Amino acid sequence: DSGSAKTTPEQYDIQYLTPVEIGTPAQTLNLDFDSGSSDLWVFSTDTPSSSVNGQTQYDPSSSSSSEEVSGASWSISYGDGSSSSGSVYHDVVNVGGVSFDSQAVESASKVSDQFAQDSNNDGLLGLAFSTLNTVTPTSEKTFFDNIIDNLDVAAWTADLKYHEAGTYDFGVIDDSKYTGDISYVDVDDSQGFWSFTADIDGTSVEGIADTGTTLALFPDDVVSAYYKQVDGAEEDSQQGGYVFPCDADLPDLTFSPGDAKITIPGEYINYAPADESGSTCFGGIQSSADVGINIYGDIALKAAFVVFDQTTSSPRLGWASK
Ligand SMILES: O=C([C@@H]1CCCNC1)N1CCCCC1
Repeated sequence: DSGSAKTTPEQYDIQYLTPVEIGTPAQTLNLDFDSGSSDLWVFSTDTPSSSVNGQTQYDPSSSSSSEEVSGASWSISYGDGSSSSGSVYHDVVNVGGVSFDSQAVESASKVSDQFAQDSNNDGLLGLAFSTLNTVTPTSEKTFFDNIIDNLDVAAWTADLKYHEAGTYDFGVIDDSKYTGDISYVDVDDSQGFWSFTADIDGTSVEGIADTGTTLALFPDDVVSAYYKQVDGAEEDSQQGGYVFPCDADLPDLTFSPGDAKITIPGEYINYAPADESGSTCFGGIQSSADVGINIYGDIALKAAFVVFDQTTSSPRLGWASK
């Protein structure tokens, strides 16, 4: 098997949403593919109406292939303070043509306000390691772990783009999507994340590849050295991080996982206006000091073609320019 799904960015590339077919007949929900967590959860007919604000709801009672998992529940809290919880069904899930007939579909009976207000996001599809799955008393596998044995190549790839649609592929490495060679680096999956090390301007930065995090969060020494090059840049705790004049000329930032050299164009680092005036802008690279972990989020990932590889006994990440 192999398949490909188009993923579309919301404004400012804050998140990328990918259509996923669930159930029989298919119900299409737009999910946030998240390599930083391991639950597939959805807005559903179990979600209180007061928390539903435009989202598409999975209706297990309308799916002839849904089976409720007796006694199972889930509850997840994300590093940004958001959370959700609920019950569990098994149902058919199809992503870009790759299908698994009894995927755990976690139905939300509670969502935090950040999710309630995010009307285009119908849920998350976790792609970190299944050790992080929150279903109890019996944990469930991620979609990737469920389909991996059926894939032509035991890998999935992320080709996120700046202000335009990209693709998530499963079971195929599409050589038309990158230039040069793919450089593979080892992954430490001991904490359940796709954790790897890259060099950034002479500093070795261990962090996680997280498609579900908008920005790139790096050690303060790296970040302050970067913004020292930008006239008028300052760290403003009121605004939540480094800001600068929107007309600033931002330098590129290169990170090197193994032999790869991935250059994030300065344009990507001029993330978005910090206020309504539009004169002060918020940086796409921010300090990880308050998070406790470095995160190669979308600002970094969209500069590369990334292979989340389990073709060998130990997981790897492949990096290529494009
Ligand atoms: O909750 C998260 C992120 C939030 C955004 C979406 N991806 C998962 N974590 C990643 C960093 C370590 C703590 C857990």
